Amino acid sequence: MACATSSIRGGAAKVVDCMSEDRDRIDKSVLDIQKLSLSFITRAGRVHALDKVSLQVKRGECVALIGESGSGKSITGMAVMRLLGTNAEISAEHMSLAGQDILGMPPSVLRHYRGRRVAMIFQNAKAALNPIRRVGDTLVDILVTHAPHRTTRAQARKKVLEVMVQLGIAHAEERMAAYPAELSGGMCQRIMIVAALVCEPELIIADEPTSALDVTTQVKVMNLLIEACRQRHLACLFITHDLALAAEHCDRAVVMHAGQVLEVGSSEEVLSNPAHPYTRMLVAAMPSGKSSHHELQPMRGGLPDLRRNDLPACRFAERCSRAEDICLRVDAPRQTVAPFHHVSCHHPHVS
Ligand SMILES: Nc1ncnc2c1ncn2[C@@H]1O[C@H](COP(=O)(O)OP(=O)(O)OP(=O)(O)O)[C@@H](O)[C@H]1O
Repeated sequence: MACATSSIRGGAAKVVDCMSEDRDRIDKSVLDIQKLSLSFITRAGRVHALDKVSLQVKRGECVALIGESGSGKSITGMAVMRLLGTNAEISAEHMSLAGQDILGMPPSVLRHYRGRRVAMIFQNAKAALNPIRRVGDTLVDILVTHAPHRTTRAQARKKVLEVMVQLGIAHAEERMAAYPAELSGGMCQRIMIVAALVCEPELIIADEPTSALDVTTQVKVMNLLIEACRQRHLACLFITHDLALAAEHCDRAVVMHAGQVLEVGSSEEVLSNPAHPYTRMLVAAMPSGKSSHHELQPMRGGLPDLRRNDLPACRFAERCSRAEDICLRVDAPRQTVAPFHHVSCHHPHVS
């Protein structure tokens, strides 16, 4: 069965009936994205930001979305949240949460979808929290607004405290009484994790949740987040440019470059046996595992200007030492290099 394309422009959603030819894939995935394309209409022209992005996240799985700055990781997360501005044009062959079409959701459904079913954790927690409200009140507001059943503020407060204790946050009552400015960046990020978990969502999208923290706090917050997702058997899409973090904490990795997905597989397999020339370049530029900085190889070239109307079929082709004419003209075929390890490339490295 062919799948019709759903599309929306800005805030107005057009509901399009979507059938999938792969029922099994949908049944198993909490998040299922097939061929998501996205462009922004700007004064400087159309920005072709995402090109046929496909990815899945299953229940209990943590998937890392990896790529250089500007590769389209955050906007993929924002598209799933339906949080893009009115200058965004989206189309997808299929985009669903637990089988429910995301692009077709009307505003009344979206209000509960965000927060209750999908929660997003951002990089700068301090900025995300209301500065003039005690963090406890903010957490209670979230639960009262999004809880599936009518919840009083007293009930919400009890639940928030429970989650804080489960997460091992010391002096929970005191933290709740504090204003964001009175807490450290690491504690604010822990509060954001509580905010994300308190409504028991099906999917968490964490966008560089630890990159604003010092290294020691980074490890603690990361462990807390991953452990909380694992215990609750939640699906987690973890957006990062840090390959080492992805390798350590995530089950699978999805490598993006200039709005295209180039490689997908278990984190271990993708990072230890990268098949796409771009992934190899990322791994070679990664500091961990190198005994001296001389072993580090700088990234060659930069991302193409996404406003170009003549973008090559493979957007990495102009930086790639293996590229041939076909890479510029013909979409790269998706090839399986090992079980559950796929690469979109005309000339992958296969051992
Ligand atoms: N509202 C917008 N209007 C126009 N272009 C946009 C808009 N939002 C994002 N873009 C462009 O989309 C591309 C992808 O951006 P995105 O923020 O998703 O990258 P990223 O991989 O998350 O990078 P980083 O790691 O720096 O956050 C970039 O070229 C960006 O300039």
